[in-house]
Order: sequence, then structure tokens, then C-alpha cells
Amino acid sequence: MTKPKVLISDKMDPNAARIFEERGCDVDVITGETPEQLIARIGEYDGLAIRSSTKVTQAILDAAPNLKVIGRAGIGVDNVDIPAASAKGVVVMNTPFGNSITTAEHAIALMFALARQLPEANAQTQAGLWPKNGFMGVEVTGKTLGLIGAGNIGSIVASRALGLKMKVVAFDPFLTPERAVEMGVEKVDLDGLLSRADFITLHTPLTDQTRNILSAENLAKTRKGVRIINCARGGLVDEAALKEGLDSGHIAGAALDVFQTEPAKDSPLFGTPNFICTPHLGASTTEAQVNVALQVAEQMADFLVSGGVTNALNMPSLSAEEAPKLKPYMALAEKLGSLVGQLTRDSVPRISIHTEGAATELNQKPIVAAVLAGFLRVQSDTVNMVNAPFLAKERGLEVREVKTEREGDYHTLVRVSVKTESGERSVAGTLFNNVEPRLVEMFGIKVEADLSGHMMYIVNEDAPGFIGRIGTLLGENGINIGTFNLGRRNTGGEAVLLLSVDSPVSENVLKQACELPGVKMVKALSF
Ligand SMILES: NC(=O)c1ccc[n+]([C@@H]2O[C@H](COP(=O)([O-])OP(=O)(O)OC[C@H]3O[C@@H](n4cnc5c(N)ncnc54)[C@H](O)[C@@H]3O)[C@@H](O)[C@H]2O)c1
Ligand SMILES: O=C(O)[C@H](O)COP(=O)(O)O
Repeated sequence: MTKPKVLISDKMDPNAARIFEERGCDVDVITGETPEQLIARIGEYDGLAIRSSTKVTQAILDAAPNLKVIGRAGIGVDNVDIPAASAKGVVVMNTPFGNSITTAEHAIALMFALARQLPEANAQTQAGLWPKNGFMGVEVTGKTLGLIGAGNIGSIVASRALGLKMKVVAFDPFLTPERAVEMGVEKVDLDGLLSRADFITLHTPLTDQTRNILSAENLAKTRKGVRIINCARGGLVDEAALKEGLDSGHIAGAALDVFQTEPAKDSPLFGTPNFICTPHLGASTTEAQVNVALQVAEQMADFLVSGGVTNALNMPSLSAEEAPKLKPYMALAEKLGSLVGQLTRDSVPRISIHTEGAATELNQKPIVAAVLAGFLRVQSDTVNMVNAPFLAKERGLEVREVKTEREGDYHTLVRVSVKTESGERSVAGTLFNNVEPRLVEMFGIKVEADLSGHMMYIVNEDAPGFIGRIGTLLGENGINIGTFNLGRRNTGGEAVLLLSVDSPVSENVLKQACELPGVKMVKALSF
């Protein structure tokens, strides 16, 4: 088996490259390239490991036919075009916790730096000015910290601030009252936070709802003397309005680790009194960088080598332990979805995936995604488990999941039914020896077939001599039959025949088969 190839395109702790190699991947570390250079190179890679510098655009994805996974050694994925990656079937994963403590500590560090004007005091002291009377600070004890965003990082900041004897108020629409109590913070609305906070710290992603959350209008609602810290994302704070607030003295201090445009080499804020900044250093500690590098490499290697999916933003999780159990089910599900897709000519408004017996104990999401991938692949060969659920939604396909824990005729069963203009049609399969996918029922008729390679599906009237005739026809056309699977509704009634053949069946042979007496339908299938 050829080794998966991974490109690390941003500066990353060397542990990442080591893990990739130990886990059986070939790895190149090539950082600082232009988008054009990356476009020229990316085609040969299965995995791309990044931090925030590499921008993964549609153009880069278009140039990456082999790419299967993008791993972000860090949290924010706003530098990845996730819809475009999903449409291309590329898994996007991040490491949501590896740098949270470090970033929370940076926010606290900036809060103290603002409270005591440390950078300027340091600069003037080292310039020989000994400015003992120029830097009257404020205590943080007893002050109110306004937290915008109370997720992983926000909650760590809150715990540190409480340890510093601050009062913490939090605005986060998704924060439950129970969690607020657990965190020891008071849940407030945004206006409440703005009017009460002595310090405001931001810890949300950049979304349409959070963009410009500290707009000119909202900054005007803050207390005079407020100090603002942003270690989350540029774009959350209106930088021009922030400068005005600092210049007017309404805002007593502001500390930005992140900027609207990065790298920020020139900003109107530079040189403004009481403004301090760092160059997106929130995650830059040895500990955090080792954490995220190890995690991203483990996750990506897991996916590329054994199919495990952890912390993916566009695919259900699948642990490396679950993956071996689920893999045969995913193969079965994909084959059943593909069978239905190949045999359905009508439009399908609804597809149902019904599991029975042992299959119900497993994570259903990958099974459903595999059915959809098989079903939709008939329409486009770029469909996979990542993009199939998105495509299904885009095409208005209703997806139903049903579980029946009780075993039926088989210890485990996956049934795929589609609603078509001519009614509900379903196929079902099981796993022999827990690993071998087998079709066991087709449109209400019991059959037993291994769906693989080139196949022929024939519906005919059950009558003597038919099997001989079809055998002769295929033989005359040089087509060797591998397996022969028969099923019928009742003696002399409708029968189905599934043949596996060693070579593709031409249109001409299909036509001849169609003309045999008693034949109602013939279709070539491939798996
Ligand atoms: N400066 C850095 O180097 C650095 C390092 C790590 C993370 N970050 C950034 O910090 C941010 C927070 O990371 P996290 O791990 O805490 O994320 P998280 O997902 O755990 O928390 C984000 C919180 O924001 C809340 N939120 C969402 N929309 C909101 C809205 N409209 N108003 C208020 N709250 C809202 C969510 O409910 C959630 O609780 C991310 O943008 C991440 O990229 C920056
Ligand atoms: O979202 C993150 O994890 C931070 O912004 C860190 O970004 P970095 O990896 O580029 O330092």
C-alpha cells in the first residue's frame, strides 16, 4: 500500500512531523509559500496540516484532487473554506482544546499589562527615564470582567479572573443558566455587559453574528474608563472606533492579539497611547504548540491510515476503536445505497436507513453518510461520506433514520428504502461473519449476493430454460459469469437474477438480454 502523503505548510512543532512518520505517512514540511506555490504543490498530497497562516481557498482545493483531510493545529478554522472543502469531500479537523489554557493566560496577561501599562513603563524605564510618577495603574481585584463568549477559552479566563477576585459577567447566547452557575459567572445580555464591565475580553469565533460585536455604537455604551482585550479574532472589534475611543479617553486601554487584517504591519492604532498589541501570539507557548502539533498529527494519521475521525467540523466523529467495527457496515451501507441509486430512475424525495439488531448498537451517523455516498455517487463520482450529507440537503432529499434493536431473520441488518413515484422500494443487507457485506433482500424478494465488481440485474418471469438462455448469451459474447444469485417472489412469479461477471456488460448485450423471452428488465451494475 502506498503511504499517505502529508504537507505541513505552517510553522509547527517538530513533533507533528515525527508522529506522521511514526504512523506510516510520508511528510514534507514546506512553510511560507505563496498561494500560487501551494497550488502548484498541493496536488500530490493526501493531507494538509496548517495553523492560521495558510489560507485554504477554493483555488487550493481545486488544485488538490488527492486531498482527503485538512488538519488545523489550533482552534480557529476561519482560514479554511469549509463549504468548499465539504463539497470536495475533504474532511476538516481542528484541535479544539490544545491551546485554550495558553490563550486564556494570554488574555489575562494582557489584562494585567493594560491595568499597569507594563509595555510603556518597561520601554520608558529601559530608555533611562525612570518614569515613577507617570504610570498610575488600577487593581483588578473587585473589578467586573465582561466576558463575550463563554466557551472553552472564555470559561478558563472566567476561572482565572474569579481567582483574582474579580466579578465576572458573561454574554453568550448559548450559555445555559446551569453552566453559568457552574462557572460562577452572571449571565447577562450584551447591553448589560457593556454598561457594567471595567474590562471586556472577547472569546467568540468570528461569525456573521459576532463580526463587529464591539462596533462604534456598542463601544459608546461601555463605561468610561473601560479596558478591552481581544485574543479571539480580528473583526470582532471595530478598529477605527476603538482608536477614536482611546483618543477621546472614553476607553482607558485596549490590547489586541488579533487584527482585522493579518499580518498587521501598519495600523492606525499603532502608537496610540494606552494601546498594546501582540502579533497573534495567543497560542504561542511551548506547551500549547506541542499539544496541538501532537493532536493534529495523531488525528490526521488516524484518519489517513485507519479511517478514525476525531474533531472533524464537517463529518461525524468515528474513533479509531470504532472504525474497525464500523468499516464493514460502512462498506455494506455504501453498497446498498449504490444499488438503490443505480436501480432508481425516478426522482427520490426521501431515503430511509433502517438498522436492525447488532447494527443499532453502533454510531449511526457514519452508516447513514455511507448510504448517502453510495446513493448519490451515481449522480457524481466526487461524492464521498463527507460531502454526501451536504449534497443530500442541498438537493432536498429527506433522510430518515430508524432503529429496531430486536433482531429479525439476521443478527444484524441494514435496510435502505427510497420513496419514488412508483412507491417505496427497499433493499437490505447483512454482514456474514460480522465482516462480509451481503445483499439479502431486494424489493421484497429474498436473494443472497455479494455486491462487487461488474454485475447484471435481471427481472424475469420465473420459467424453465431461462437460466440456460442467459448463460448462453453471455458465453457467446465472451462474458464469464462469476456468481449466480437467484430469488423469486413465488413459483412461476417474478424472479430476480443477480450475476457477477468478469468484464463490463455492453449496451448491445443488455439489449439482447432484454429481448430474451420473459425478461422484464435488465440493468448493468458496478460496485
Ligand atoms: N489569539 C489566538 O491565538 C487564539 C488562540 C486560540 C483560539 N482563538 C480564538 O478564540 C475564539 C474562542 O475559542 P474557544 O476555543 O473558546 O471557542 P468555543 O467554541 O469553545 O467558544 C466560543 C463561544 O462563543 C460563543 N458565541 C458564539 N456566538 C456568539 C455570539 N453571537 N455572542 C456571544 N457569544 C457567542 C459560543 O456559544 C461559545 O461558547 C475562537 O475564535 C478561536 O479561534 C484565538
Ligand atoms: O485559533 C487558534 O487556534 C489561534 O488563532 C492560534 O493560531 P496560530 O496557530 O496561528 O497561532
